[in-house]
Amino acid sequence: MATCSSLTLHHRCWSRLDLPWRPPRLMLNFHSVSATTTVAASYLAGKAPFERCSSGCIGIRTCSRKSKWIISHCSPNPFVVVDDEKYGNKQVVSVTPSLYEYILGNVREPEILRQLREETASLRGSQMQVSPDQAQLLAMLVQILMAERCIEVGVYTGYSSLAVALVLPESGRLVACERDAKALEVAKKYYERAGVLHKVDVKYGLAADVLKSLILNGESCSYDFAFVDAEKRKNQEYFELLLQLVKVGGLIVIDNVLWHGKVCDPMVNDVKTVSIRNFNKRLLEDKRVSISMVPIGDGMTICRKR
Ligand SMILES: C[S@@+](CC[C@H](N)C(=O)[O-])C[C@H]1O[C@@H](n2cnc3c(N)ncnc32)[C@H](O)[C@@H]1O
Repeated sequence: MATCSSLTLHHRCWSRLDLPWRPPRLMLNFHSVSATTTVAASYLAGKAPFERCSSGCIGIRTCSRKSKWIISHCSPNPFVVVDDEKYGNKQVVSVTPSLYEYILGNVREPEILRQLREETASLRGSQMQVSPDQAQLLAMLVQILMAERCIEVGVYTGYSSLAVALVLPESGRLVACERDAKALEVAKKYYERAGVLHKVDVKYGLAADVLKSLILNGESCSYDFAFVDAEKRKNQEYFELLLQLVKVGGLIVIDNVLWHGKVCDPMVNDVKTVSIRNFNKRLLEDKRVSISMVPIGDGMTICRKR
């Protein structure tokens, strides 16, 4: 039994635990950047079956046969072992800061995107832009599809939309929806610098209104790719409108589907988390699309229209 004075677990890992026991909410101290949860051990000492393995990892022993989650926090090869009965002892990589740094070191980020990311870093809301590995995946999906017509819902300063516009052919078009005029100015500056302004149709206003106007304009079933990254509570509405706008075989990608891990924590029930959780559940049951939930960035679900 651990007797040290404090234990630190990634909130993401914490949320994955299927324990009969949980610390009270008040004991959790969330740090926005690292999403790390520090739990006072004075509470833990008497209540949780914590152990340190020989390599110094924090493990959690549970009495229930069903709860076989193991958190390997400090190990250089951190992983989660999922329930062996259901998943065959599968070892799943849990992304630590050093592993994430390694992943980012393996991203080919175009120079213009790096400049935009760095300029955005000093602005309010900079944490909203997708990560370089996410942007690279979006660009690759667009290339695989050989997409010509794309839509982005939630542009901010343009990082993800620029990644898409850069790989569109000269004849390609990206409808970029954003309600923040100031953020759009930054985005337009970078579209111009990157020489892709002619491919981007900037729509300043509420995204749902823009999508409805595209439908009224007879553009249903004419888009290849859409990326949704705006108001989380409106995901279902955006999805329904985009499903009309994309072709069969086209993709709709939705960001933040893991919502910093809160979606799997039954103790978190704020409006945004519940709406993302419900949206994910509806998608799982939605036979109109094939889906793949990808744990990249804050989680993206790729939907292919059937
Ligand atoms: C998460 S950020 C988008 C980040 C962007 N995809 C990137 O990678 O840089 C969300 C953006 O959606 C915009 N937004 C939120 N609700 C909106 C709405 N109803 N219509 C249009 N834009 C909206 C916000 O102003 C914000 O800039």
